[in-house]
Amino acid sequence: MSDSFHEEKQTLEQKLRQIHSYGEVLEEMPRYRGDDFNEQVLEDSRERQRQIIKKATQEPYFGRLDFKEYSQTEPIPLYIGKAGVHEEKTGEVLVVDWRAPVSSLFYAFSGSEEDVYYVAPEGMIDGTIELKRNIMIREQELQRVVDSYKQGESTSSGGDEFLLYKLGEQKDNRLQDIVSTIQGEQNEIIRHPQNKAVIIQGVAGSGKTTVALHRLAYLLYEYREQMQAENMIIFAPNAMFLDYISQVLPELGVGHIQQTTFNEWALEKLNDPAIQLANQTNKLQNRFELDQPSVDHATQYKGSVEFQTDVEQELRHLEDSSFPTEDFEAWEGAVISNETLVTWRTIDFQDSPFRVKHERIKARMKRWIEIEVKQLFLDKKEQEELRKHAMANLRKFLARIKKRTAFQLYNHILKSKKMPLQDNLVEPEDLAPLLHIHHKWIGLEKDQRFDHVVIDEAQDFSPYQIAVLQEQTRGQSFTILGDLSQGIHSVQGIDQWSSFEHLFGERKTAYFEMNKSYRSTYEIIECANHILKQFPQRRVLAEPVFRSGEPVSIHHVAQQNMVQEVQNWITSMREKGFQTIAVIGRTHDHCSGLYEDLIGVNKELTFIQAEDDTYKGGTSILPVYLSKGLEFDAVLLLQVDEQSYQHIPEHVKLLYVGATRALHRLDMFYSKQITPLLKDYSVSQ
Ligand SMILES: Nc1ncnc2c1ncn2[C@@H]1O[C@H](COP(=O)(O)OP(=O)(O)OP(=O)(O)O)[C@@H](O)[C@H]1O
Repeated sequence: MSDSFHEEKQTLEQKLRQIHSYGEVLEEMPRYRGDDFNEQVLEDSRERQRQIIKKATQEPYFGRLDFKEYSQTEPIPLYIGKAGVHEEKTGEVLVVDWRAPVSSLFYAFSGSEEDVYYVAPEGMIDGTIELKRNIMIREQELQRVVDSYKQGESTSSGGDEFLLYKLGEQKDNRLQDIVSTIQGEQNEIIRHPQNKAVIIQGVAGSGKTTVALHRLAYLLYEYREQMQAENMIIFAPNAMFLDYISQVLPELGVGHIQQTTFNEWALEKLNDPAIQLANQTNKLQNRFELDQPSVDHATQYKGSVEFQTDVEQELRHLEDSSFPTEDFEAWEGAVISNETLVTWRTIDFQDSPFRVKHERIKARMKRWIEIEVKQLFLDKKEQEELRKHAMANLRKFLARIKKRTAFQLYNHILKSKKMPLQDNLVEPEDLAPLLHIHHKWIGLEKDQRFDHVVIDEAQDFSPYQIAVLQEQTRGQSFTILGDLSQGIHSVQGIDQWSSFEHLFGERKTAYFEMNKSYRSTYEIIECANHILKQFPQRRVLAEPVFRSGEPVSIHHVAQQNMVQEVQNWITSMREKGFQTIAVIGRTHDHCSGLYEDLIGVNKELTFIQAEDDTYKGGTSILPVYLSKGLEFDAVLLLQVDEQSYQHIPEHVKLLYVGATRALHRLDMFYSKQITPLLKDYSVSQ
């Protein structure tokens, strides 16, 4: 047993004893159930501590940092964990929260800096680091101690050894937290201030999704007075992906953040049974059939800022034509001119939505009638008669204002542009304009605004969608992440991030690039980069973390042997002990046929389809376009033939997505001619 292991074992035993006895004190305290608000707040805080202690007694911390402040003579060893624990009575800090300012040093320190500092609430604190140590604890047992930096020793690995060890682990069916190995560049993004739109372009496997989830946990910690989990939302591409990432936030002690898809959220907001979304499953399948995808100009236009401007203009016309164009006559000689009414509407209440304008104009007209009636010095009865008469005229006048739903208005706009909906069904690209019209016409409750919005796979979002979300979010607080090289839904998405930057403005945007890929082995990234180089436009290649694995293999398999060969491959991957195994085909129909052929001998196989909302892990078969965002220990890519993956940008992106799903092992089969995208790549027969 090394000295450091021995030392940490003793520290762990002592800390566990302290945590345990603090936990006992908390458990013994009577629970407060009364009405006193202050007591309730204290009880909530104690309950949170009880939950933290429960977790901390298993794996209290993962790192140690010996930091010597310049104002002190001795370094203080700080133990960093998923949640901070301190003794209430003595105030002794047993574990420092990973989100605390000082913990930033643990992630940012590379081993070469002499002076370091962090910004605490009381100001800048500077000093030196004497030790940075990774500590792995499982169920109260110390498993591993790795010093990534020790002052005066030149063998420091800067954390790589521990990172590689973590990356080499097998994955189950859920994305996991990375608190113990957050890298410097990731730390910077996670801790970026809340009041800007953070846009992250990251290569496949660079940790974008993971970083965004950790950022949410950080924001809730750092801005706990201003942000609430209930007012944060994550937009992800589909329900299965949401299921796949569902473990990370609870593991970081964060709950109650809304998680949804844009379509689901928009339909709920619109809350109009007349608005029905066309079935997307067939559309998706057809779009990714083998033929070259056609450019859909209507979809692109509907997602653009130009369309947003056109809709606004149309809405102004519609509003003008919705109000009566005559004067209002309460009784003979008592008139509000139409000119006045137009001034109220277009100047006094110009920023209000149509429905609010309507209400405010009505209220002002009523007040005007009241004043006019009073000025006539009539007796009470006459006043009452006149008021009644005027109100009846007002009702008639206001009844002429046309009331229309967002959907009716949108249909009107589309017809005027000669692009009506088919069968009165809406497509995903219609939802942003519909919401926009809804906001302009009905309005938005102020308290419904988001404190922070995360958009994953944002390259598939349109500028119009982002603009609609912007209206709903306080202080431009966004985390927008994606990869242009994986933009396989380019009919609706963007091909450069500047499309979003323009919406927020340069000063309100922070742009980051993440080019290191943590997911896959060196060999897999080399192969994925080879595919990406076939892209006609220059794309940023992924930098592999140096984790070597088995070479990528590409085999010719005759069609008649395909089912048997796929089965053999699955068996051999299981024998090697891989937990998550994926056979990735090119189209839905191909995968469906193969699944039918295999399920007889392979009862554990899951066929992943567009409408699925859970990801079970184990062995899966799925079309490549549904694999985006997921990862598997071993991947077999099928049909890497010239027919299936042609030399066009859409197919380059699809094959790149497929190849980058693999963590440890990647194999490919083709049955006729190999795709030109892999032609020059060395092929093992
Ligand atoms: N600092 C890190 N330490 C350990 N593992 C990491 C780190 N960063 C990323 N990973 C791992 O890399 C894998 C990829 O992460 P993630 O899915 O968040 O990447 P991504 O950029 O969203 O990928 P893609 O765009 O391909 O979907 C995950 O298994 C994640 O746990």
